Amino acid sequence: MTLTPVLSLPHPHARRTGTAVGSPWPASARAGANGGLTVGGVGLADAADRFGTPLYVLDEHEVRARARAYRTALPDTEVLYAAKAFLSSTLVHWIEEEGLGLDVCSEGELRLAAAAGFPPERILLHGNAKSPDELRLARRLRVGRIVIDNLAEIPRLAALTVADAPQRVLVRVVPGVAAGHHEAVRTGIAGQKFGFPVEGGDAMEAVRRVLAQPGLVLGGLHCHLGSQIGSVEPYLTAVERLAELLAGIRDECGVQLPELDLGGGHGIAYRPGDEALDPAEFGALVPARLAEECGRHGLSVPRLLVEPGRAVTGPAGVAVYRVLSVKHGADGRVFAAVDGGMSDNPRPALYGARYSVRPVGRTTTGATQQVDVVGRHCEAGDVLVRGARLPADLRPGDLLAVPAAGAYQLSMASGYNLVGRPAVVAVRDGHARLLIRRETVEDFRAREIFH
Ligand SMILES: Cc1ncc(COP(=O)(O)O)c(C=O)c1O
Ligand SMILES: N[C@@H](CCCC[NH3+])C(=O)O
Repeated sequence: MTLTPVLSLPHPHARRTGTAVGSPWPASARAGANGGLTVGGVGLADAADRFGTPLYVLDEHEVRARARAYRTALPDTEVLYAAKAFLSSTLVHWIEEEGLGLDVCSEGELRLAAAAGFPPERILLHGNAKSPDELRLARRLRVGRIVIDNLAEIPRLAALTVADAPQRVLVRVVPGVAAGHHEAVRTGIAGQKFGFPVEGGDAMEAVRRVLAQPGLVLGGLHCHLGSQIGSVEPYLTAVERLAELLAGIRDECGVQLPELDLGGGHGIAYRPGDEALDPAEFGALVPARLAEECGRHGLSVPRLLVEPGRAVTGPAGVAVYRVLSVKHGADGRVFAAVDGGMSDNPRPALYGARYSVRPVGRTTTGATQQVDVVGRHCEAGDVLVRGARLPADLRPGDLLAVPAAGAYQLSMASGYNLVGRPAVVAVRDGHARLLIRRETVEDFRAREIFH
C-alpha cells in the first residue's frame, strides 16, 4: 500500500511574528489506498475495530517530538507541560523522560502526577481557588513552586511552612495584554478572575505581602495571557510590561526576582493552514526581548519558565468516530451524526471552535457534499464540525477522524447522557496500547448509593 503524508508538520511560513502555518495532523499520519489512514503506523480503522469508537488515539512520538522541540528552542528556559490539556500516568512518564516540568492545578492532577512518580520539585501548582487540603498536600509532597493567585492564600500557605523548609512561590500578575481565541480564555487583562493586575498596584501589594512572610521565597512573577495564541507578539508586549514591573519591585522592595513565568497559550492548527505559534520563533524572540528590556532597566535577566499544554499534546491526538446516521434536512442540509459529541469534545459548543475532519477506512466515489458532523447528545448545539466536505455517499458505519484532538477534549469531557468517556490508545511504531479504558455505566453505578 502506498502511504503519503496527510500533511507534514508546520512548514515555517511566517505571517505575523512567530507564526507558522500548521498542520493539525501528527507528522506520522499517512493516507493510504482504499481510504486508509494510519497514525504512528497503526491503521485507524483497525484501531476502531479493536478498541471501539469513539476512540482517542495519541501518537507517542509526536508528543515526545513536541516536548523536545520546546527544549531545543528554549535551552535556558524551564518548560513545564500544562497537565490540564490532557493527563494520564503514561503521559506523565513521557513528559518526565523528555525533561519537562509539570504544571498542575488541582489535587487530582497533583495526586496523579505524584502517584506516577513525577519528581515533585519539577511540579508547579496553580489555581485561583486552592483549597486548604490542596495546599497541605502540595507542602507534604514538597512541590517545587506554588503560584499565588489571591491575597488570602499568602498567610494560609505561610502558616504551612517551617523555617528550614520555605516554599518557593511565584505571584501571578495580569499585565494588561489581550490575547486568545475567545473571551472566555483571555486571562491577560483585568476584569477576569485570575491574578493581580499590574495596573493600580495590586501586583505590587501581593509582592510586598509575600516578601513579608519568612516561610515563603518569592521566585518571581507569573502571567498567563490566554489560550490558542497564534503569534509571539503578545508575549513580547508582556515581557516589556513585566520587566517594568520587575524594575519597580527592585526600586520599591530592594529585590531582583530571579524567575519569570510566561504561562502557556501557544496556539496550534485545528484545520490545515491555521496559524500556529512556532516554538522556534518564540525561542528566538522572547528571551532576546527579555534580555533587552532587562538591560534597559539595569536588571539582571531572570530565568524564563513557560507552560505549554495544547502545543505538546493537541496535534498528537486524533479522535475517531463512527457515523450512526446520515440525515438530509428539508433545507438541503446534511447531518452526519456520530457516536460521540459534546461529552468528549465540548470545545465547539463552548467556544465555537472549528475543526477539520476526514473519512477513514473505505474508498468513496470521490464526489463530495457539505455535511454538519453532529454529536449524539440531546442538544441542537452539539455540532462537532460545521460545513465539512465529506463523501457524497457517506453512510452509517463509516468512520470519521478529527485531528488536533489531544488537548482540552478528554480533559474537559463530561458524563452527559451517560454515554461514557472514550478510550484512549497510544500508538507508536505500528503498535497500539490502551492507556485509558472506555468509561461504562458500571463506573457511574459504582459511585451511586442505593436507598
Ligand atoms: C496558568 C496556565 N498555564 C498554562 C496553561 C496552558 O495553556 P495552553 O494549553 O493553551 O498552552 C493554562 C491554560 O490555558 C493556564 O491557565
Ligand atoms: N479549555 C480551553 C483553554 C483554557 C485552558 C485553561 N486555562 C480551550 O480548549 O481552548
